[in-house]
Amino acid sequence: MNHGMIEAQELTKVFRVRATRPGLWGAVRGLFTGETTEVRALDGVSFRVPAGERTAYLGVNGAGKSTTIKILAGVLTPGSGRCLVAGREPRQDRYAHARAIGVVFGHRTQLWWDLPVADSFRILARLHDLPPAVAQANLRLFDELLDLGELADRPVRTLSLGQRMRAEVAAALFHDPAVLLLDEPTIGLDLLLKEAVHELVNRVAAERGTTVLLTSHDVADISAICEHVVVVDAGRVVHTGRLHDLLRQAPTRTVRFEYAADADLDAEPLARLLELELGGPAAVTVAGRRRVTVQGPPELVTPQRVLAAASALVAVTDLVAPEPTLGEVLRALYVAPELSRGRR
Ligand SMILES: Nc1ncnc2c1ncn2[C@@H]1O[C@H](COP(=O)(O)OP(=O)(O)OP(=O)(O)O)[C@@H](O)[C@H]1O
Repeated sequence: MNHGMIEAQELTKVFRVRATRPGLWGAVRGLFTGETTEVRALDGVSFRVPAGERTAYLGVNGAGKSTTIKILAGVLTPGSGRCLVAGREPRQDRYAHARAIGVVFGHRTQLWWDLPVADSFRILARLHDLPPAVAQANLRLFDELLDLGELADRPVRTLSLGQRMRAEVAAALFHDPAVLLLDEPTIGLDLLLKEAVHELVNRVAAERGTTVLLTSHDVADISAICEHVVVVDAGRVVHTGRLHDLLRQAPTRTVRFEYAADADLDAEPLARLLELELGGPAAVTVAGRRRVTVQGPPELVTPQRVLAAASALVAVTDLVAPEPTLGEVLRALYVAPELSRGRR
């Protein structure tokens, strides 16, 4: 069998949490009764990331993303199912696994809290047995892209979130891992630093063929780094495919146009007439004085159909059909994940 660099097969994970009844009083009572209930975080997650591929692992809050990443990182054991990362079960040979992967958990530090940043890197170099030339080349790269040098003497606990994240990303890449697991790696970073992280990850991945699995709520991270997506919902994979194809499958399209000032129709009647003319579930809104937005299913809302329908009512002066954004597509997918079921 041709294994992927990351391979998840029917992973499940159930957490036991304190049972609560509705409302604050119910939650407080739950503290004393000791009753517990189950949360099924993963309900049979299967997917594969081939070597060298950069995949976004997406889903709404609570979908099961971090739980999966923790299992792949060897921090958590699955209830059932199996996973292989770089050909190994994460918890079998923990030392070899630690050499093979780099991990960033945006919400948790992997560094030594009380030590200066430079000391963390010295320890990591020893732990991973890094040849000095490789360590120095990597530190130069991190300094160039993330200005890491200016943080070298600062204890990790004194860093701002953004400063710490720069050090975290660098630490994850320091030992040239074959697999990079990124869980919210740009949390707290400003726009410029986000772009620097994107550049670093892309450069390292392109030069070294690193396999990347990224979880992020930031669409800029996803579109800057990943070519593939896996979407989870309620602990199950509901979509896998190329990011490019996902954008083409947008369930709604938008066409915008403007019309000449001398129109006989007011905005509201125009909007309703246009909806009638287009038929089906197209929604028309008029912003400002003469800027019209038409949204609806891609087969209904094409530039040609909107132009024909609008020209029968007003003199169209400008018309654009913007490509759907990743944010729009993901919003639709998260709201109705069953839309994409069966496309696996
Ligand atoms: N240690 C835990 N104990 C109890 N429940 C947990 C634990 N970790 C996760 N869960 C629950 O498992 C489900 C999946 O959580 P997970 O953190 O994997 O989601 P996520 O997709 O990463 O969400 P987010 O986008 O908010 O980070 C949630 O319902 C969460 O509350």
